[in-house]
Amino acid sequence: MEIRELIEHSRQARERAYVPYSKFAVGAAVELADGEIVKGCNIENAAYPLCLCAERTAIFKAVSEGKTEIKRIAVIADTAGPVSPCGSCRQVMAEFCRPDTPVFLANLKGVYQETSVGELLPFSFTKEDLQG
Ligand SMILES: O=c1ccn([C@H]2C[C@H](O)[C@@H](CO)O2)c(=O)[nH]1
Ligand SMILES: [Zn+2]
Repeated sequence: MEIRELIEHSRQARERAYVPYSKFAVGAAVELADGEIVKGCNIENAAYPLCLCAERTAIFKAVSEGKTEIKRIAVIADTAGPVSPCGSCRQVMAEFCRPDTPVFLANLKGVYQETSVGELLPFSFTKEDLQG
């Protein structure tokens, strides 16, 4: 799949964002190893700390359906430059992706930047650390 197509899926996912509080809509698209796309948007709550980011919505949707082979991720928002995922989403990406998993950070103007999960969260805490 073309990168632009994956980003377009994230743009479509963003349209479903539930953001009455921040008004900051974000979309994410996870491409699985078999080519399937799992989309996610951010979903807010009157109890603000419960707000869930688009990236985690998409990843949790995939994992909850047994789809754990994540190939690539795209994220989009109406930002000046490429959107930057929050720390919690970086940690969740580190749990379910490899350090070299590509992440495409985009905005609505057509600007995008390719990075990777390892680049977004170097020196991350992982399940290996739990082994002592
Ligand atoms: O990469 C990001 C950054 C922020 N948000 C959401 C969380 C909240 O709903 C709103 C404002 O922080 O944007 C995402 O979904 N992804
Ligand atoms: Zn986040």
